[in-house]
Order: sequence, then structure tokens, then C-alpha cells
Amino acid sequence: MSVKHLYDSIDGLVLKSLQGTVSLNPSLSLDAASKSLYLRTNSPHKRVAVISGGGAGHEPAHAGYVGAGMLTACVAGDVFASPSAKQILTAIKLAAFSGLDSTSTPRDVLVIINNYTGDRLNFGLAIEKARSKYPNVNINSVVVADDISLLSQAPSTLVGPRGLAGNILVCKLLGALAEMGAALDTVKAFGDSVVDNLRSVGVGLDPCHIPGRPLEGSARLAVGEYELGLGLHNEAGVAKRKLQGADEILEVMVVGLLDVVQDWQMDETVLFVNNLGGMSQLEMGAAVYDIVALLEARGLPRPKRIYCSSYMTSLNAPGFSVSLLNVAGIHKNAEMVAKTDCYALLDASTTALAWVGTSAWQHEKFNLPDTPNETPAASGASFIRQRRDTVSQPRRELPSITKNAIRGACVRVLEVRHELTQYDTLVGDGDCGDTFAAGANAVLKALEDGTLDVKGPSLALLVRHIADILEDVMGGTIGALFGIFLNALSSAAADEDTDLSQTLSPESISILFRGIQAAITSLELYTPARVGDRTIMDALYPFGSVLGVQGNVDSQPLFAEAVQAARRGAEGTRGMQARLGRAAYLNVRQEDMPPDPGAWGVCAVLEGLVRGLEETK
Ligand SMILES: Nc1ncnc2c1ncn2[C@@H]1O[C@H](COP(=O)(O)OP(=O)(O)O)[C@@H](O)[C@H]1O
Ligand SMILES: O=C[C@H](O)COP(=O)(O)O
Repeated sequence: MSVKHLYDSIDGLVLKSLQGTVSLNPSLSLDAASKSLYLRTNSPHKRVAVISGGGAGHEPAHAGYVGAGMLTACVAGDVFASPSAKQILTAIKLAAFSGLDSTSTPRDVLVIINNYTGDRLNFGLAIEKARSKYPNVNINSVVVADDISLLSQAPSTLVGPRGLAGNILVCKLLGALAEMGAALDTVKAFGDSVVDNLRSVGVGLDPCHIPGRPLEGSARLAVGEYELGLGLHNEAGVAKRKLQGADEILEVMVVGLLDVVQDWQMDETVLFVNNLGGMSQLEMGAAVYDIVALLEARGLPRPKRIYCSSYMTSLNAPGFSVSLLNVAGIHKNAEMVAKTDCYALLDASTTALAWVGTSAWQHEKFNLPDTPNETPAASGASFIRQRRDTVSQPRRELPSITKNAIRGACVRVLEVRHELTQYDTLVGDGDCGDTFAAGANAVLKALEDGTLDVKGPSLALLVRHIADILEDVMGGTIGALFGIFLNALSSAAADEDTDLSQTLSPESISILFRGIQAAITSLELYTPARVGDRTIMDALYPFGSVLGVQGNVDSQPLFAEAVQAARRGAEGTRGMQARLGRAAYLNVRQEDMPPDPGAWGVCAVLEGLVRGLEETK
């Protein structure tokens, strides 16, 4: 694994890289605030704009695929963390309206989402927001979930297969179909059918290293090991195996794929080999040759199209994936889909920078050199109104309490940042500490420069403002969860008459507590996670249930008690197997599972709030 980089931090890198892409393709424009790239002009026949995106670190995905005949727009988050719903909403707007005047009918939008929790939550929320904001734009989505390596875990997890590099094949096929003027329903049906007929498997010879990240914990493979069942974000593979050479690795991959596609009609397939960024193209070319040989050795016809490039990387990871697309299976589906010629779509020209595929397929009968004979082996949470009696407490000046509490939360988050990174490196993609820290730093800055107005006018607006600040800087699963939680808390508090500009009254505290419970309830609309699934819910549920205690209570001790319950919940995730989130992909021994980083981070926020409150006494 190379840990030397040209840039020594990822700060500003994503934007700069997008700017570089715009320099390479004059038909693109960049909306820097949302990190969205879009085609400035589109063919008037195009009725549907196909868009995609996700965390950065996968370049040339997706910026390299924006162009006529492929994506109309894309949006990037931070490295390995989903963009926020706000960013995605802008990308949808740009895709629907770019280049059109106010009298023109906007394009409909088809969103291609890779199956990762942060992406599902943030893209899902953005689509909901866009539907209400732009009622004349029809929006639908296709979720790519091509990874076969987690299928054996399916019954015990709720996450489903991950999206791997097959995503780019989906972008090419749907982008070309939309360019031909297809309607949204057709593109959606075709996309679902493509996903149903797409399978991938990845391997890694080593993880990648993210510029600026600590080195500890980043070298997880011994010299003689490789990982099978690798994702796109440096998360650990499903199994470590002894490195015995190309023959063994390719055999395992091909056999694994063929095992899950036994019902496919194999005379109509596409082979798609993706370099995760750190393999030499010399080796990848040889791998293509060997994979075709392995298929032929099993009596299978050569794939009708073969592709190999760095389509969707994991920074500089020395690894790759192999995907198979069952074209016959796609054509067998609904009548509307059957009329679509997959090969014509793959061969169609595009102005996207990074699509690599020859147009020679249209003209030449495909001929591979001989292969060897021998082959080796909300929401607007409905606010739950409860009666609570609170003992009367002295009224205290609010602004300094609020400011200290918020500052306390941010400072505590920054204290645990590296702990979160360490835990998330072991069980996830390592970005959890950075995501929490980005939120904490942004709120601290807003507190210091006075843009976050702690004097009021109301709890609802204060919370909404914090949610807004966080949404700009926190992507990933955590960003989406905080967004949902805080917006729901704000909506719940807005139902109440809370003038918090002067004093912190028992009544306003009880409104806050009830709002927190309502916000937890609204999270349930978007995630199936409950206690025991190893997520933030393991901290939030115990926290909320203490706050829900009825009867005479003194608010500050009750809050502190609730935070202790959250801490016990987060501690309880140590050694817990995950059913949701990226940790669900892992095969880590129970005793080696660190606490859940999300739950740990939530505890830090809560503990910081308490510390800030106590400092105000
Ligand atoms: N479906 C889910 N519901 C609630 N919390 C979840 C879910 N999936 C993951 N989490 C929480 O999110 C945390 C990871 O957040 P983050 O680092 O942003 O994830 P990612 O980088 O995979 O998007 C986990 O530690 C867990 O607490
Ligand atoms: O690159 C990251 C992907 O978009 C997945 O996002 P996530 O880690 O927030 O789930």
C-alpha cells in the first residue's frame, strides 16, 4: 500500500479535482457549492436526465461520466462519504433545468444510486424534497446492488448487496437510452432489469490509503494475503485468503460468479473488469485474457462485449472487480425492455471523458487470440404530545447556556475524532471521525463568528439552523441521520410556543425532551435499525427512553441520566455484530468488534452538551 501522496490532506481536493475535470471537458459546468457537475446543453430530444454520484475517491466516477450519451449531471461527497441531500437536490435541479428557459418543459430525472446506507438515505431524502419542490419534474431511481460477496450473509443482515463498479455499466446503458429519447418509465424499467442481471465480485491485494489519515490500522493484510469480497471504500473484504497467484484469484472470482448465475443463458453476456486504481494496466490486460480463458474452459461462449479500465476506483487501491451482465436476461424481461438493444446502447458514442470502450464491436466479428488449453483452478415527525410535570426550577439566561452546551458538544466530538476514525477503520470505511469533526468545526465556526444566533428567536429555528450548517458539511450515513433527526426535532418544536430568547424554562426543556423523542420516532421512518443492530439507535433509544420518564423531574439531572444510558448503550455495541451499515459486510470475530462509531459519536455529542451545561452552573 502506498502511503505517499502528492497532496498531504484531502482538504479541498474533491473540489479541485472536479475543477480539473471541467478543464478536460468543455461541455461541463461545475456548481462548486454542491459539488455537482452538469452538461450545460442537452439534446432537445432528451426527455430524461440520468444522474448519479456518491462519495469521492472513486474517480473518474462520476464526473468522468457526465457527457452526452451518459450522465446529465453528477454529485460528489467527501472521500468515501455520500453527498448530503442538499447537494443532491441541487444536482437534480441542474439535471432537470440546465440550458432550458422558463417556458420549456423540464426533463424528468432518473437517479442511479449505489446501495450504501449513506447514499440510500441522502439520495432518498433529496428525491422526496425534489418531488415537492419541482412538482412538474418526475423523478425515479434505480439502486445498483451487484456485489455477490455478501449473499451468504443476506439472512442475518438488512443491508443487501453493495453496489460495485457495475454501477458504471448501468450509467452507460441508461444514459444512452435516455439520449435516444426514452421516457422515464422505460428508463426505470430497463434500469431495474439491468440491475437484476448484473453480478460483480472484487478482490484487493492491499487497502488504499487516504491522504492525511493516520497510518495506524490501515495495513490490515499480511504480505502473503489478499482479500476477497472487497467493496469500494477500503472497508475490509469478506475473507482474507492466502496469496497464491493470479490463477487462484481469478479462478475463485470466476467460480464465485458462475455459482450465482447458474440460471443465466450464457451466450449473451458482457464482461466488465474494473481496476480499483492501483493495479497496473499490464496486469489487468492479462487478467482479461485469463478470465475469458476460464469461461471458455467451462464451455461458455465468449462474452459479446468486454471492457477493462479504471472505471470506478477506490483511490489507489491495488484491487479489481469482475462483473458479468446477462444481456439475454435483460431482453427476456418486460416487453418494453425487450425492444431495447443493450449492445447498441453500450456501443453508442458518448462525450463523457472516462467511458472506455471501442466502437469496433459494431463492425468487427470479435476474435480473441487463442487461449491455452489447460486452465487452472420525518419527517415531520408527528409530534407525540405527552403530559409531563416538571418541578419548577430557577430560570436561567439562555444564550450562554445554549452556547456553552453547543460548544461543549463540538469540543467533545473533536476530542473523540481519532477514536471514531480508528473504530470506523476497523469496521467501516474510516470516515466517521472526519464526518463528525467536519460538523463540529462548522458549528464551532458559526458560534464564534456569530452566524449561529443562539439568542433565538426559537428552539425550532435554532435547531433548523444547526441542521442546515451540518447538512452542508456532513455527508455519509451519519450526515443523513443527523439531518433527519434535527429537522424532525425542529418541526416538533415548531408546533409549540417556545420563545427561548430570554430564559430556559421548565416548559421549554420539556418541549425539547419531547421533541427529541419525536425525532427518534421519525428516524424510524427511514431506517429499520433498532436496539441491537449496532447503530446510533443503540445510544439514542436508551437516551430517549430516560427522557420519556413521567412525573416530577428536574431536567438537568434527568438529561445527565439519559446521557449515561446512551453511554451504556454505546458501550454495549462493543462486540456486537452489525445488521446494518457498512459493518454488516464484515466477518470480524465478535471479540474484535470495537464499539459502533456512530453510537460512540452520538454519545460524545450528548456528553459534550452535559459538560457545557455543567460549566454554565
Ligand atoms: N441503517 C442505519 N440506521 C441507523 N444508523 C446507521 C445505519 N447504518 C449505519 N448507521 C450508523 O452510521 C454509522 C456510520 O456512519 P458513517 O461513517 O457516516 O457511514 P458511511 O461512511 O458508511 O456512510 C454507524 O457506525 C452506525 O452507527
Ligand atoms: O463513496 C461513498 C459512497 O457514496 C457510500 O456512501 P456512504 O459511505 O455514506 O454510505
